[in-house]
Amino acid sequence: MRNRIEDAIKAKSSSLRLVDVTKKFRQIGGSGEVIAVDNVNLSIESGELVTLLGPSGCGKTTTLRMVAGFESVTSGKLFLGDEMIESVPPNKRDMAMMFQSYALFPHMTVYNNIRYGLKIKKLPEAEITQRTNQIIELMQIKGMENRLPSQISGGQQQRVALARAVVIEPKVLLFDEPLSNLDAKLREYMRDELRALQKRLGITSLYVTHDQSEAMAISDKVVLMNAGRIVQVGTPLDLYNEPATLFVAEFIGKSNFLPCEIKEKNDDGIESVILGARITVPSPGKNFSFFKGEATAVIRPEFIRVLEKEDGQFTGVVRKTVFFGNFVEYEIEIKNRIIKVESYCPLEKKIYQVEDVVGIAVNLDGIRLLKNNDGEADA
Ligand SMILES: Nc1ncnc2c1ncn2[C@@H]1O[C@H](COP(=O)(O)OP(=O)(O)OP(=O)(O)O)[C@@H](O)[C@H]1O
Repeated sequence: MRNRIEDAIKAKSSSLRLVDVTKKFRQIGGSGEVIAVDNVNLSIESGELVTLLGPSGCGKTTTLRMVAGFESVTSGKLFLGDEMIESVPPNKRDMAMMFQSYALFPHMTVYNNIRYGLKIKKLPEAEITQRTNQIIELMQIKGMENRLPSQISGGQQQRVALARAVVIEPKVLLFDEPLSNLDAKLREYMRDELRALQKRLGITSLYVTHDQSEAMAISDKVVLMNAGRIVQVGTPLDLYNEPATLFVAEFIGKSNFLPCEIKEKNDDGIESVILGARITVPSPGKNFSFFKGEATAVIRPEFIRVLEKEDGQFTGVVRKTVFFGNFVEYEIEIKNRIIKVESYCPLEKKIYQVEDVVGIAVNLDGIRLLKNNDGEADA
């Protein structure tokens, strides 16, 4: 059964828009500037969970901190619904932020930690108690209200931090690497719990992580950043299946990057030569526009099969075999190049060994053709 606070949060949840947002920092001791965030445009619909993902220093945290109001915007605009907020102070933005360190007050009980934000807002005592109790029930923290943060587990602290963030009924929830202090198993569990709660509450969320599998698992949309700029925005599936640049293909999941010569276009697809074999690529990618000449064929390891040597488009020699139970990872040499293959359900098949000469069959639908110089590949 839904309680009042769930409906209140859903009703308040708001869209968020960043328009031409740039942040420059002056370098300490020098006259130069760092462009931490470079002309970012982004729309987050009400109720969506959008993740900023990218390598260290790409501007994720700075973007999040500008949205929160902890960092000023050098230029550009921020909209919360229709309201322009870049000059609104952080405590008036109606947002809540969760940090990796939880930031719970160590000397306060769980109960008082959760009601703290409501007391600051000077809400009537009866409403504070009602909302606190409802969130405690919703987040399943009943029974630990009188403990100090040090007397509960990391996962429980995480839940308390989340309860404290949502009890104020924010319009947007901001997450700064909230799970990075947890061990791998708990991290996965909390990730799923957090996503389930976010969906249930329908609360607009902006989430920062450098962990691509976390981003894929939790997000409606992923924003991949590099050097202060957005490289691609899409659903996790889109980013995985339709990388717009080599940087995206390299950052998200594993790939083989094979040199390729694009010859021509015909009704069946793009005629190309990959590792000396003439191959028609039927679906070179949503982001592909035809060009002739050198390119890179991107192929995920799970789109390649290892077969008896007379089958497939290529012949190769097995250089490494690692058995993981549910799949076998191979490294196979074809024309002086090592390609990676992930072969699933190996128990029903033969496991090839080092020095075996094998056939290689590429699922042609899984080949994507990308430009070599997309300006991002070397970043
Ligand atoms: N207060 C500051 N003064 C000067 N430069 C800064 C400041 N904060 C961030 N930067 C620089 O801005 C760039 C973006 O930093 P930011 O922390 O946003 O990256 P990030 O993607 O969150 O990285 P990480 O994953 O390592 O946290 C970096 O080059 C960083 O060194």
